[in-house]
Amino acid sequence: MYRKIKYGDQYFARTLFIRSLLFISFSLLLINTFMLFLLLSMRINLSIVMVSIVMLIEFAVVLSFASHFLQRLYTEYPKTHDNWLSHYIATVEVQQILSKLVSSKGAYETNSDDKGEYITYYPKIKFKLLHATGQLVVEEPIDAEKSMDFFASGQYDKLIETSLLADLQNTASSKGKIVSTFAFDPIKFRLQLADLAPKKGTLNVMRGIDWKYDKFYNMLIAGNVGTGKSYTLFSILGQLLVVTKFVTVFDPKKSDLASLKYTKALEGKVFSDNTEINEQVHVFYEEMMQRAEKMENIKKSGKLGAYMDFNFAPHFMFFDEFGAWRERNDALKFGSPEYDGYQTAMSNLLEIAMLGRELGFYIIVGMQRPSADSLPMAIRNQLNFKMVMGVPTPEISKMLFPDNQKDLRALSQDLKGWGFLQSGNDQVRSFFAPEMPKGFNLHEWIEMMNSQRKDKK
Ligand SMILES: Nc1ncnc2c1ncn2[C@@H]1O[C@H](COP(=O)(O)OP(=O)(O)OP(=O)(O)O)[C@@H](O)[C@H]1O
Repeated sequence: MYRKIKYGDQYFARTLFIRSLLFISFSLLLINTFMLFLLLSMRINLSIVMVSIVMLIEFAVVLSFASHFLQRLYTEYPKTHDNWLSHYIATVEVQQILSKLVSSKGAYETNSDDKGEYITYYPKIKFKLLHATGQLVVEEPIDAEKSMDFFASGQYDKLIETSLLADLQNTASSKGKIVSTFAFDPIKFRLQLADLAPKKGTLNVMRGIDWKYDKFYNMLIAGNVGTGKSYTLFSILGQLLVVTKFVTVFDPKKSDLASLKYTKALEGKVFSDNTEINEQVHVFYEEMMQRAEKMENIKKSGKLGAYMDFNFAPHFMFFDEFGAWRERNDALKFGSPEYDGYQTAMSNLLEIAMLGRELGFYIIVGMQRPSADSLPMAIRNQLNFKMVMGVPTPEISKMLFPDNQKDLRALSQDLKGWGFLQSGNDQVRSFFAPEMPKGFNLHEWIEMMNSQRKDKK
C-alpha cells in the first residue's frame, strides 16, 4: 500500500517521539493520582511535600529512561530486527526523509497574506517500502507544476540515494508520474552459494545484479586486505567453471587460488611462477589469435556474428594479485630473457583486453590498488565490470568510478564481503557478494561447480 507524503511529515519522527513521551508522562500521572487516592482512602497519613518529592523523582527517572529507550528504539531497532515494529519505525523514518528532501530543496509553492505564509502546492509523492525484497518504491509527480523538473531531472532520486543509502534500480515513467524503485537494504539481495545459477553469458553477483560478460567484458576487482576480495573472486571462479572449461588461473602471490592446481577441475590450469605466468599469457593470446583466424574464415562466406554465434566457448584468464606480478617483473634486469617475456606478456594482455570481446577471450583482474603504475590505463579502460570491496579511498574511487556522484558509505561494520560496482556506464551500486557458509571448502565447491558443466571434458 502506498503512503502519501505531506509537508508536516518532515517532523513525523520527532512528533512521534514527543507524543510517545507525552503518553508516558500522562500514564504516570494517572497511575500516581490513582495510587494517591488509594493511599488516602486507606487513611494513611501522608505529607503533601513528601508525596510531591517522590512523584517528581519518579517522573524524572521514568522520563529519562523512557526517552533513552525511545531514542535507541528509533535509531537501533530497525537495523537489527525484522518484524512489524522495525518495519513501522523504518517507514516513519523514510516518510520523514522523503518529506524533508522536498522541503529543504524548496520544491513546493507558498503564498502569503496578512496572516502569514501558507502552502499553495505540495507535490503529491507516494511511497511504499517492500520489506520482503528490501525495496523502496517512490511515485513522483510530473504534473506541470514549477517543481516538476526537480523530479523529472532525477535530482530527487539522487537525493534519496544519498540520504537513505539506497541504490536506484529502475525508473519507469507513465502519464503524470515517474515511479522509481530503490534497493534500500542491500543485504536482502545477497545470494547464498546455493542460489548461484550461472548461465552462458550471465554470472550472478547479487539478486538483480549479474555480470553479463559478453556485454560488459573484462572484470576488475579491487580491495584492500581482508575486505572480501578473495571470497568474491572464488564466487566468480566457481561460476565460470559451470559455463566453460577454458579457465586459466594466475596467482603470483601463491595464496588460496594457487592451491587449486590440486583440484581435478583446474589441474594444469593454475600458475604462480613468474616465467610460467608470462608464458601462459602468451598461450592465451595465441589461442585468441587462432580463433580470430577461424572466425575470419567463417565470415568469408558473409556470415555475421560474434564468437557464440559460431558455437565457440568463452575463455577466461583469471589473474589475481596483478599488482604483485607487475612489481616482480618490473624488478627484472632490463634486456634479460625474463624481462623480454614480461614485455611480450604485457603487450599480449593489452591486445586481449581490446580484441577479446568479439572473440570470447576475457580477463578478470584482481588487485589491491588499481593505480596507473600497477595497471596500465590502456588495460584499465577495457575493464567494463568494476568492483571494489569495502569503501574505496577517494583516490581509488576516482580511478574506478570517475563520473560517480554518489556518496559511497560502509554497508556494514560487522559483515565482510560488500562493496561497490559498476557495469559499463551504469550507476555505481552497492552490493553484497554471495555469502560463503561457515566451513566453506574451496576445493569441494570448485569440483562441485565444475561437475555441473554440461561438457565436462
Ligand atoms: N562473501 C563472503 N561470505 C562469507 N564470509 C566472507 C565473505 N567475504 C569475506 N568474508 C569473511 O572475511 C574474511 C576476509 O575475506 P577475504 O579473505 O576474501 O579478504 P581479502 O580481501 O581477499 O583479504 P586477503 O588478501 O587477506 O585474502 C574471510 O576470511 C571471511 O571470514
